[in-house]
Amino acid sequence: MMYSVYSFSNFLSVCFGGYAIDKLGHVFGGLTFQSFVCVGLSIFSAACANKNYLWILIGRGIYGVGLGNLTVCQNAVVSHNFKGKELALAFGLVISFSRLGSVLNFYFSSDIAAATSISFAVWLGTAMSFFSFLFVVVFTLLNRRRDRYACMDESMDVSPVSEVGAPSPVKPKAAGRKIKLEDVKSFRLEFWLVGCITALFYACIFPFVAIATDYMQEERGFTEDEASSATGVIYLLSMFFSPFLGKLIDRIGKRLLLTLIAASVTMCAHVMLVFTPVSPWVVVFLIGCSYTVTASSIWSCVPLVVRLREVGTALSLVTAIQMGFISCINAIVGIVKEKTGYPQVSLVFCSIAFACVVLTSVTIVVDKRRCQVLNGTDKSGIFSENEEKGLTAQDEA
Ligand SMILES: NCCCC[C@H](N)C(=O)NCC(=O)O
Repeated sequence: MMYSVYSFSNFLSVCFGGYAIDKLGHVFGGLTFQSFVCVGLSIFSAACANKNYLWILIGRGIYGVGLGNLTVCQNAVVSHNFKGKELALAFGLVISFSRLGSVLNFYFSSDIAAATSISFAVWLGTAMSFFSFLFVVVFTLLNRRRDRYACMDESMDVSPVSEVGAPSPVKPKAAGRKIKLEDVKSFRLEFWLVGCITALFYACIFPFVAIATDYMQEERGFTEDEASSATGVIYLLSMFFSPFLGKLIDRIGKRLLLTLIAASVTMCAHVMLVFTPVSPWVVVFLIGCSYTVTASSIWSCVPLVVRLREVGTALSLVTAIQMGFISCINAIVGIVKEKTGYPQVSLVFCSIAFACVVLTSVTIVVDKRRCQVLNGTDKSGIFSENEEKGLTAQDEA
């Protein structure tokens, strides 16, 4: 129930959060959504200490609103600062830090709770969210300083300088318009395909992680510690290797090809786990490698197929599709496990991975025929500099 409240509020709020971030800015997004995280966790921790179930759920709901949008805001900031540069490396670093949190949680939370109390452990998590607030404040100050310098340049009538050092032909006052809600209708086919691939791939990972510990204990004779260590390998690999994969992807492109290979390996790994005597350690290693490869490639596809002014909205739509689909798969996995057993659960994961393989193959063909940016090495994306800024021929004149 607690997870459902979190994922439902997360899903609902990300449908609108990215649009608000594009309209009102990253500083607004960072401060607002980090505040939601801190307030939600504080309510949750106080309610845990007082064993008040209603307020526990309210706290989880507020936390869900904050966390989903905070991730979108982080990725939008990365897109704005790294599009045309080392985008996949930057996404890889963000994923690496996110997974550091998951790994700490996986390996230490229950020990901390056992050594102290559950209440202490949840307050410790809350304290860490206030610590992250400090980083949002630092980000706000850095952003203000950058805006001040940009204003000074503008008042001195200095044209913005492009990456190669040549003055940009675009005058600052004409530099782009904000997103409008109707712009979503003009999102390209490639964007929607990337969104669906993300949902399909992640549906083979997060719901699997949620049940893997139980499976290994109930069906493979692992102790609780062994089972959670084995499951944690998936996130451990991603924590260490996502930045390296990102660096490689920035160099070679091939984002869709890598996703296709990763989805195929994931499909085989799910079959191996339940239908062959292969050790679960091998399976989690394969799934961890696939997850690392896909997470570093697929998120960096999004900014390449939308304009920068709409990237928050685009990322939040992908997150909404992803989280909505994952919630459905979590429910289906729960029912299938209850009614039949783990082999059938594994077939659910295999079917989703197969659908991901098919859709990624289709997207490779679409990309090849239409724009060649998702599998290519061009880092600037589909839109030209003026299209990015939404300038018309009149503006340019
Ligand atoms: N429990 C983690 C939720 C993270 C959701 C987020 N939308 C996401 O998928 N981020 C990328 C990742 O690989 O974690």
